[in-house]
Amino acid sequence: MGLKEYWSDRSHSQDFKLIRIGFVAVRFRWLVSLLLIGIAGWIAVDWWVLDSAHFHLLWKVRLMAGVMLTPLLPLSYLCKLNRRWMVLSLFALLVILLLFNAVSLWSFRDVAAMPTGYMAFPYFLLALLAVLPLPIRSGVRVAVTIIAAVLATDYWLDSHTLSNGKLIERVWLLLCFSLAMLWVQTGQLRMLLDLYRESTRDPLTRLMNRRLFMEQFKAVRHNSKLGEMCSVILFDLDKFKRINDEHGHLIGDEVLVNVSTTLVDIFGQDATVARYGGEEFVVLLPNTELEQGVRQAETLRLAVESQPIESPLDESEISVTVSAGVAAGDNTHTISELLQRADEALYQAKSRGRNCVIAYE
Ligand SMILES: Nc1nc2c(ncn2[C@@H]2O[C@H](COP(=O)(O)OP(=O)(O)OP(=O)(O)O)[C@@H](O)[C@H]2O)c(=O)[nH]1
Repeated sequence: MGLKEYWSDRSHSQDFKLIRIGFVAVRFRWLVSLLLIGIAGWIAVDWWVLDSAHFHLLWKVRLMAGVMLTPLLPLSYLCKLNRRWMVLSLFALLVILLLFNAVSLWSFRDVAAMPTGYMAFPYFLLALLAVLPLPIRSGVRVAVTIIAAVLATDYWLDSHTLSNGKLIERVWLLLCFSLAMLWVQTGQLRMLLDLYRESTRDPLTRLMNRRLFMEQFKAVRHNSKLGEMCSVILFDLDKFKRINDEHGHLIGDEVLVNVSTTLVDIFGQDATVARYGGEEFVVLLPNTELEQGVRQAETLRLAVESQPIESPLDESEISVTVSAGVAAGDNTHTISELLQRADEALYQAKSRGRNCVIAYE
């Protein structure tokens, strides 16, 4: 995946997208709450440092900003459901804060030295937005919006005569803060991706774990057309306890890793293949009829059988075999129903002597 997963969310799985949006929504809510407190609390500072004319104008501007920001709090609960709501809320936040910035700077147009707090507001905004784990592309869009709005405000307030020196200084500082924001945002995204992988991947085989498998199964079900069949295959290693007992758990682990590699080789990198339990694996085949599912299971069974593991102790070959149960169904069957059927077929495969594939009919 590499840089692609940091650049945009297109390469992220649906499950991760939802988790990230949920995380962004919580941080967004905190951000809006802090801004509301900060914008209101600053009235006390203004009362202390500003003259009465500026104070009377600015507390009303602050009140307006507060009133406009408040609906973003309930909106943040909708954000976690949908990416569009998230983008809309972020855009609304930027518009309100950049308007607040423009109006407050405009109120000081007749003053020689602008108060530092107001001058620093765009940089403060860039620093605050660093708490959101946004992909680089979204972060760049946020930074460009802020830089463009700040420069437009400067141009407007300087009677369209923004001097080169002032412009370069402003752009330089905004770029530095934007880069810092992007750096922190990417770090947050990376941390989230790492945590997600740790919580959804099996540490031994690196296949997806049961939790993620169930999520993927739900998503496949959700996206499948009416009447479209999907197949589920449950694989279980035969007499695996004996391999552990005779050759040790480390060899047992090696066998599990080998079988998982064969699974990925046969079903492909993007297939929904998971470690379902100790020595049990599961494969979901969307848009696949039962016969085709059985053929694929048979391919895996033969591949595992033909690849014995070499024992490091006496270089003897440890033969490994799997049994499989296959079930197929359309949207009228629940996920647990399909898994239950595959499990029953697997049970039959075990009772019929193992190293075979049985379909649930
Ligand atoms: N090495 C190793 N063994 C594991 C792991 N997870 C589960 N096991 C072992 O897998 C074995 C499963 O044994 P059983 O459920 O009796 O099944 P089996 O011996 O494969 O027999 P059948 O399934 O009936 O063919 C147990 O001995 C577990 O300790 C693991 O991560 N590594």
